[in-house]
Amino acid sequence: MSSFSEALRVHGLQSVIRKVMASEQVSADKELQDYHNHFAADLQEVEKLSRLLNAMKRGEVTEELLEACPDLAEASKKNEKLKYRKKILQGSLEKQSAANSSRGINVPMTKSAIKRDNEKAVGAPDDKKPKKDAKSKEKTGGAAPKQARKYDYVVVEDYGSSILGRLSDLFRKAIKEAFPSLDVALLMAETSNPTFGDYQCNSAMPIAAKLKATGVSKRPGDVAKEIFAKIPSNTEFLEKVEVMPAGFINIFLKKDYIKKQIWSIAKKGLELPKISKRRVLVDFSSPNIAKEMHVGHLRSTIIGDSICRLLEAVGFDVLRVNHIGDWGTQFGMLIAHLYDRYPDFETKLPEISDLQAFYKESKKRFDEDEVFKKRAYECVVKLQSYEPNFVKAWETICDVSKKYNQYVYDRLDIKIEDFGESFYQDKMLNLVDSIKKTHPGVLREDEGRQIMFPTGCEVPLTVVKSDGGFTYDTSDLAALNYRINQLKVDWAIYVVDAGQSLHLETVYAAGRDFGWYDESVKRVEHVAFGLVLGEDRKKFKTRSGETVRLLDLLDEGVKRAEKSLQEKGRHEVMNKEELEAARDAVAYGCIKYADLSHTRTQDYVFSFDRMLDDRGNTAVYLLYAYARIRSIVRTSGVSEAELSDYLNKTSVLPLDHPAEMNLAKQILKLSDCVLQVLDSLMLHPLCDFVYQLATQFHDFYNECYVIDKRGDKTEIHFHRLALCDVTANTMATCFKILGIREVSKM
Ligand SMILES: NC(=[NH2+])NCCC[C@H](N)C(=O)O
Repeated sequence: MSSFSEALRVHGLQSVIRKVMASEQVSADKELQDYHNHFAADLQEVEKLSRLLNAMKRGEVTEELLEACPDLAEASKKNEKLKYRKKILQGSLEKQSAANSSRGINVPMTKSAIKRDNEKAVGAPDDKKPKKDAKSKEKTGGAAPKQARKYDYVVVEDYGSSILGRLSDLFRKAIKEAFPSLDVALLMAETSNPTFGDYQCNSAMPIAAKLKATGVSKRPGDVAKEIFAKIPSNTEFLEKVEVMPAGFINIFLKKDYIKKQIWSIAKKGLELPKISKRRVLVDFSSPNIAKEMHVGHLRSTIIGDSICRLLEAVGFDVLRVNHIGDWGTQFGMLIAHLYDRYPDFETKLPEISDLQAFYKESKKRFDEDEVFKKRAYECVVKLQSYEPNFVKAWETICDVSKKYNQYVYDRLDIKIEDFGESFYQDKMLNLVDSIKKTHPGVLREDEGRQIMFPTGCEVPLTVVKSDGGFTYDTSDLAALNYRINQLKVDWAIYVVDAGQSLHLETVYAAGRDFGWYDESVKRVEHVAFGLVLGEDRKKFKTRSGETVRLLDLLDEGVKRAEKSLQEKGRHEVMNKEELEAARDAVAYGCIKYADLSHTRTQDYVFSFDRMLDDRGNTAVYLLYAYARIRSIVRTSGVSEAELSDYLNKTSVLPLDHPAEMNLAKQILKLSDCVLQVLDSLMLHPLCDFVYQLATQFHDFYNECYVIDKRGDKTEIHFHRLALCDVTANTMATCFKILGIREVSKM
């Protein structure tokens, strides 16, 4: 790794790298498209882009790159300042690695830094959050090796209506036939300019480059011709395929194919791609007991739930898991405090309305009162040896906390099952024993603690604390083991904030070291997300600087949604129940959609004003559009039976108007989009899809009469009614995946 990126990493600036890499993806796609559209005129621009990409890949900071990326320029400045600090740190690190070199272990951290990082939640009574720990790890130490993404993990059995899926199969086969010895990734893309067709195959350029590397010189245009020659001329969906001199292959779809597909969806319903059934576990939400869920947990809840919905929709066997922080020495002080404040807790569930305050009070006592502190420690010992009274006290605190969380889940339609850290207590004991037996020497003594350095990791996991207790690291190790070896999951997804990336990657590396899973067979991955910021772009807080209570946040959303419906006069046309349903759908839908429509890995600014704007890319805009389409069908006077009668009598929908055809093509892209989201676990392309669909519908409705009233003559265009129906059903499918409640009246 270059010294530049190393310095960035050491000083916790990975997020900048991530941003740069994210924009690299976009630029890379765009580069190809732009090259095609303007390749003669804009060759210089293309060369510049390519230089920028190469510089990014190499981790080199060129003047040009700094100019193009203000974020990077800023980071580079900071980096200069931090270099000095790094030098000092390095001095002490060198001493440390010398001490460990006899075992071949690379330790880039001071012992005190290690201690600071690992004495945490499951063990420590000192209110250290795992999140903080993970962050400080990132700031002070190195990285865990990332495992390679397995893009072919999801085995698609049936593409549903995915055109890209079918085209990809066709072109993959053609390339294999034309160039049997080459192994190249297929590049297929939608075109934005219809003169170049509907889709494009851009594989000829990388193939030509590969051939060149093996000493064969062939122009991309000629490579493209050879691929073209292997494409069958009589497919049911290809109208025309043309080869551009630069090597791009333009693909035009048969209009009849599209008309037939839409008819089939209208008649039989929408079919999403189907995958081979596999078991996947999604670890999401996962708040900590006695501390209220915060907006970070809200993000995890929303994103995790939507990922589950997507996986369920295509046929996975999904386990929705809440890895709640319900274990550890902090329970000592909470139990001791519960005994004092609510002595009758055993017979009556205490009304602790503000659990956060209860936590703070007990923490204050723990810090200031030595007698209380001693009692708290005794409580932990009694709890961990499962003394009934203490288990009851612990359960009481958990119940109060879970009851609160359940309000949030109910309001947001979230289904999730608890497998908290406490679930792993006996498993942690067994795990440590078995590691010692099967991997002797892996756990090493460090100031009384037992730590391990998984392969390639520079920051250790603390497996046993000096007082014999376990940590957040231990419970995550036990959870990973349990998930893979007991629950037999094929895919484990951890929806956790990006700050915990190092912690999770280190745990995964340990799992691979222990031989729990083979990366080519199972996929274990951290689905990271950025922070929630306030409109001032600082950490999201109340005006008085407190953590925002999620229930207050949801209430505020409901209040604002109600106001906006009132302002539109909806109360005059809807009854009370309809109004309430619309209000809740808008409020919760907007909060979810605002989160999901942003690039997951980036920070996002929480703004009620923006998320409730009915003219933008928001849930409220979509919900209005959806209700409008449903009402067109409802008020047409055509019954379901009449419509299905019409569909039975035909086998294509005559979608001859360009606006009809555009809308139809967009509908058919849903399956492609679902496959894309399945691969990246980024939900925003699905939001973009449904938004685009709503705007295409708008264009269609502006240009085409569904019900044509001229004088006293009324003509009903049945195929357009069917198209309305298909559009609304497609939107409803997206809403379902995004967790947005649909309402047919708004
Ligand atoms: N397996 C996991 N570590 N899941 C995420 C747990 C999140 C943790 N309870 C927190 O609030 O930060």
